[in-house]
Amino acid sequence: MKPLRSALYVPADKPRAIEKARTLHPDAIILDLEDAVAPEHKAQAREHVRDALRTPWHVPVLIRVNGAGTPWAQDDHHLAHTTSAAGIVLPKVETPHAIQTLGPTLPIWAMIETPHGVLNAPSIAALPAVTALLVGANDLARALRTQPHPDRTPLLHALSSVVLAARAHGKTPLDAVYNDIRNPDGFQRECQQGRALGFTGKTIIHPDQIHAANTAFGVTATEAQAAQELIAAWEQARREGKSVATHRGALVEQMHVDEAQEVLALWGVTEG
Ligand SMILES: CC(C)(COP(=O)(O)OP(=O)(O)OC[C@H]1O[C@@H](n2cnc3c(N)ncnc32)[C@H](O)[C@@H]1OP(=O)(O)O)[C@@H](O)C(=O)NCCC(=O)NCCSC(=O)C[C@H](O)C(=O)O
Ligand SMILES: [Mg+2]
Repeated sequence: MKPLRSALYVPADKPRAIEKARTLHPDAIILDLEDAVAPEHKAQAREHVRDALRTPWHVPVLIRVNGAGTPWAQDDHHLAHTTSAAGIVLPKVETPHAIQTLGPTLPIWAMIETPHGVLNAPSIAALPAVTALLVGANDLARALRTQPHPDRTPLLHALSSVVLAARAHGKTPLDAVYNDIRNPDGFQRECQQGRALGFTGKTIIHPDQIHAANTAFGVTATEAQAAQELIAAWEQARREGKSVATHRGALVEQMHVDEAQEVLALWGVTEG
């Protein structure tokens, strides 16, 4: 079990940022060739990615390629398939066909950031090559003509649709980036909301967001202890021949035990 609490976008045209990323501890890194890189820097950025992937990394490194129909897409895909990239982050995926035509041989993290993408999220998530769905809230908000809102109310339907599609097919749902990099309180609130909505983790854009995302989507010592106690209460009830248990005044059934075991597994790989 590998946690995916945080996935850091690193602009591929910034060698200093790539170098810095080696010293950081998100759960995954996305070297971005798309929106973070101006057209005149695309070719140079590809060379930086190739150089960066010549030596091993401590976390999976994926490449966000430019979208189909752009002049850069073909070279980006060639790059991804001739380096040690762990996968491809595919922007603005609108249909399963957009992925099937690639004949993917690397894991695909599909970005859902258009109205069609949201509507087709279940069939996109169903593809075997797709291992994660990522929300692109900037593009989505623009396409939907929603207004910014501190609680993301206008985007809630789309956010939950992505979680629903990913979870239905056993894929990882990753929440959108938070643009206001100098607002740690707002970032923490949005992480907590993302976790409450069912996301596994968050895509992030700055080193300062890593710890908060790992904390918000990780397991606290208190949560781990509560999980252990719940399992102990269940085991005691089962020894007594009961089908269900109560713990701290609440009903405990098998699904709560399964959930507690997941919490302990995540605790084990992140803190153990
Ligand atoms: C947002 C930034 C442009 C801010 O950069 P900067 O002003 O340089 O920040 P700092 O001075 O605070 O940086 C401090 C040090 O940290 C390094 N740094 C900064 N960001 C990153 C990063 N993402 N990865 C690795 N290292 C980073 C700086 O180099 C400084 O290092 P040092 O020299 O040692 O002090 C910048 O953070 C940035 O470019 N972020 C990523 C932007 C990006 O990738 N955008 C595209 C992905 S998000 C997206 O597209 C959304 C989606 O598609 C949607 O639709 O929503
Ligand atoms: Mg986008």
